[in-house]
Amino acid sequence: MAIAAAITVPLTTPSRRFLASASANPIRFSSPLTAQPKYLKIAAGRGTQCPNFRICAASSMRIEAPEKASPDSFLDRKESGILHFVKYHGLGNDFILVDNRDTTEPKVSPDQAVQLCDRNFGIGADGVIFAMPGVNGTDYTMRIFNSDGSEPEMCGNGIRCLAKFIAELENSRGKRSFTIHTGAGLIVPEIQEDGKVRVDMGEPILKASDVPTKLPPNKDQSVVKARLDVDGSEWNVTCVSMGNPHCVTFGTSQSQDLHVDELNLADIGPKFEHHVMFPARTNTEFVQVFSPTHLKMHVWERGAGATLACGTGACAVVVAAVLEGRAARRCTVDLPGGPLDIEWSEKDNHIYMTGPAEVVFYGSVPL
Ligand SMILES: N[C@@H](CCC[C@H](N)C(=O)O)C(=O)O
Repeated sequence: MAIAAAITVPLTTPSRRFLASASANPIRFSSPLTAQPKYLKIAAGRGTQCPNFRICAASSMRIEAPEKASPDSFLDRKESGILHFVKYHGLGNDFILVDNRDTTEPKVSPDQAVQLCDRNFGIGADGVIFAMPGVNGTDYTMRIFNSDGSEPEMCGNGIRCLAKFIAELENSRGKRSFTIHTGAGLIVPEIQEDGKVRVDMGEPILKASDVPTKLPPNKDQSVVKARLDVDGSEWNVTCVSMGNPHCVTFGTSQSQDLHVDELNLADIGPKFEHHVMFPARTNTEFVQVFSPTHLKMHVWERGAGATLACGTGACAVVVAAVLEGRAARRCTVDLPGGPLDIEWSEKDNHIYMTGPAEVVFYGSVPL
């Protein structure tokens, strides 16, 4: 698969600015992709609905109209051998979103996902997400491949992006919620009036064998404040599944308080991910406590490495912090890409995550 992407900027402020100046040639173009303004040539006028322009980023960058006027939006296009996608991010955790509503087989294979996610030879992303037909009465199914091609059960930032993507596919605006079938069961994202997405992430799973972890459980079957030897250091860990496995640590037996900025994630992260105590590998969150309602975490994700944010990880962190007596049930969790609001409800034992999801660009690639 040779990757030559055509990208289209979203209908947000930057492209409107661009439209306003579209009669000049060359023009100054402010893309949301880069802080550096680019000078581009206009090949023709504007298109229909979603993409007002296509930007071909292959050899020479130029802007052109769609080949012919079509009543369809960009996302309705069907050309064999071409994948139309929208790239979204949730606090910098970025995904290639694929409209897969017409089939129950993902349109991209795990190997292709690896290539598409490559940040040098592909589009660049932490994963590929498919909006698929719902099952058992749900509105949709979400499937996802990590950037290493593995398939996780759930993705918190991804499901916020999926909600926004579906709203666009359905051409719906304003407050709206969807029932989504995932590998972690039913998840319900709700788009708020302010554009953020609040997600009912369901209940955390604490039973060691279901997380899964081979660490010896406490009497109630949970693994809370257990000792895990990683590379000669003894880490204190709490294991939580949000459908996908998480190992949360606040420090080692020697240093109880982590300073997460000082960690060498690329070194220590893989040692947790592939630790023999985690038969399905694990995501790992390294956490610093500022106050009972304010935490900071860095994450090493299973199948994706260091990412700027992890929604399921932030939920697992609040559960672990509550179980270890370090935090309240409602916290702000700071991630490298920004904050998430997490609440572990006492009423229904569900976790509620609120955060943003934004379009980065629209694009097409040959598959
Ligand atoms: N970034 C995601 C989690 C994606 C899946 C994870 N890498 C896994 O393999 O479990 C999130 O926001 O939750």
